[in-house]
Amino acid sequence: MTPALEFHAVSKIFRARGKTVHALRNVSFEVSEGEVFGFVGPNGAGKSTTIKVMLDAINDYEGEVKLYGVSARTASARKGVAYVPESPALYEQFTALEILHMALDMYDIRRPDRDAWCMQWLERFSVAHNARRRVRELSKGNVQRVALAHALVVSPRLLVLDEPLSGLDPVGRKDVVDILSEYKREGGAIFFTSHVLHDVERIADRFGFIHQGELLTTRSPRDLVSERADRFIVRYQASAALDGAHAAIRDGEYEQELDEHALPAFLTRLQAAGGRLMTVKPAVSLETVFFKILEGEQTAPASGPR
Ligand SMILES: Nc1ncnc2c1ncn2[C@@H]1O[C@H](COP(=O)(O)OP(=O)(O)OP(=O)(O)O)[C@@H](O)[C@H]1O
Repeated sequence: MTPALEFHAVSKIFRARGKTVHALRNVSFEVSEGEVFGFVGPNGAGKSTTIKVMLDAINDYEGEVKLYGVSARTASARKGVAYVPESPALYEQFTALEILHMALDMYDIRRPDRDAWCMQWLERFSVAHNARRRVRELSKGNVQRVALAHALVVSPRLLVLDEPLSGLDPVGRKDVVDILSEYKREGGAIFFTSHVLHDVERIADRFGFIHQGELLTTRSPRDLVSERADRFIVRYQASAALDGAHAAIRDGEYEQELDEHALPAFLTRLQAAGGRLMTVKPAVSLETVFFKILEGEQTAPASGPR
């Protein structure tokens, strides 16, 4: 199957005021159809440059980029590709509903149920009550929701999202993650950037870690689980801390980090003491793994698995 997105040895240098910045260094990766690929990296890592290259907003780069097998330098390659920037700039004088209509016009999509279809997307992002309000009257979070609805209303085959969850409250983040999961189940591919690792973790099939323009590694959640599987944080309820030394979260609730091998014996003791297990989580977060990768790269700059 042709990948939704391919980067082959892409390098981009910016030259400004006598300074040279290697924004991308020999970056290669692929995103399959129906795959969610999270591109993670700190500020200035090269995430936005990567998006600009794939959308041909930057075209003076080395290497090759393809969208569904067609060079990204060709306008037709972007057919069926929808993009939502971090701070979407929608036409302020238009209403939310008009913004969605514009998307259908731009993609030349004619539907007899045009109004109902657009309203359905506004409803899915919980902004239908704002359908007839102008963009300039909407809050930042609601503009973000309208922008996401504007991207999905055209049924794209690839969705490119720059920090899709920034600016959204917890309910908004959950809504967006649910909608994106559904879009993925229906076969859509997603490339998104993030430095909010918790949210990334929930929807990505794979993560690419970029730092100083270099794609350090790509990892699947399964790889990350195996990297994180040796230590766990156990939270439980009991009348007293089980080993006397566990950290009390609140009255009758405790937390302890345990080695994988110590877990079964701990659970037996907890049951015997009449305690109740609440959660068992890997002790190392994705964020910690990311920093470990960075550290490893800085001490031994050998290339890791791509
Ligand atoms: N137009 C430009 N001219 C000069 N340098 C640029 C330009 N655009 C980006 N850069 C530099 O390229 C590097 C990568 O920038 P990029 O915006 O891709 O990072 P990012 O990962 O998206 O960062 P952030 O998370 O802060 O948005 C940075 O060092 C940035 O300063």
